Amino acid sequence: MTSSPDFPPLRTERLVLRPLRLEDATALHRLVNDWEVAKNLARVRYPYELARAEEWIRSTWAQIAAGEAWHLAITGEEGGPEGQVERLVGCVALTLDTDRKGAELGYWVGRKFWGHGVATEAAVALCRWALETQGIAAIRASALKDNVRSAAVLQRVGLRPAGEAMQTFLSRGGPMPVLLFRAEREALLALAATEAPLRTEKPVLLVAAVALVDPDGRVLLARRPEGKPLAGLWEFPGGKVKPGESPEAALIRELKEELDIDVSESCLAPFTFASHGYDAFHLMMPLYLCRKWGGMVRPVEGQALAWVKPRQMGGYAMPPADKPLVAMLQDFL
Ligand SMILES: Nc1nc2c([nH]c(=O)n2[C@H]2C[C@H](O)[C@@H](COP(=O)(O)OP(=O)(O)OP(=O)(O)O)O2)c(=O)[nH]1
Repeated sequence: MTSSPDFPPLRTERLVLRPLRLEDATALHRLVNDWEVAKNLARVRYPYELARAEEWIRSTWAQIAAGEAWHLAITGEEGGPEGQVERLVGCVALTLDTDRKGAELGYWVGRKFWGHGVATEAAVALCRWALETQGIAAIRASALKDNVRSAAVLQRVGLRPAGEAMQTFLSRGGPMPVLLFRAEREALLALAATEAPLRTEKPVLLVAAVALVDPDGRVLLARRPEGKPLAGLWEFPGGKVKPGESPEAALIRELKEELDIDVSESCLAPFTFASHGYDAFHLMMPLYLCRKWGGMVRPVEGQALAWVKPRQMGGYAMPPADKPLVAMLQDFL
């Protein structure tokens, strides 16, 4: 195969699991050519040469196409100067037994991403996908006897101790004692039923925005700066709601950061909301009305600002999600 196979990415709360790409080779090599990672892997040589990464990535495509094994990149998004950037975090894999009745689970996570539950989140998603689509009867895995962290991950995934064995570790150059883990299909499905369903559709992005209305009935629009998605379009001030934050608190924070004004929660009146499917996410954006704030509006981030009568908003190019909001403001104000 010459290109990455067609496999719809699996999405979890924080991660996207997708087939590896040749462009992943450098990041993959950097993460796995680390003794602390490689020493726990049975099928990885150490040192691990960069040339092996590309060769291996191609082999994973053939296996996915044949429906024999799914080695997927675990990726996450990280904020950077150019907006959200995809980062390779590790890999997760399920390999079918030759009789296709069972499958073996494997994974590794780059050292700097340890301690955040990434392996568990990725392994749960892949196992659940395989149970739903491949009709397998059981999943098993092994972990080096002294790899306490991995044993804990396997237990969280729902696998249970199933004895001990010796297994050849390429990274160690010989056989090593391992703990075996296993779970039947029914046990894993029962566990899955008690948890949130696996999401394969787009993630929902919660953004809070406000129509600041001045005494003349004009509404403040801000121009999205260069370098951000939808750059150059005029929008209602606001921004993403962070985990654990209420939309009102997010808005109060964003208005201070972007416009240097102080707004109290009691002055934010819920008005309407936008619900719009962009390519990469589904935007859910409550829009508040606010007529009272402290301080003078100032473009802290150098963004262009405009006070606009709702009737004149048609002259300002806005994100597609905002169109119905403009119509409602025109009716209301
Ligand atoms: N603030 C705001 N965002 C909007 C509007 N319409 C619309 O589609 N959006 C979208 C654009 C972005 O994808 C998302 C807002 O994200 P953002 O990148 O501005 O959020 P933020 O201020 O937290 O920015 P950052 O820290 O990630 O750079 O919502 C709108 O009227 N106001």
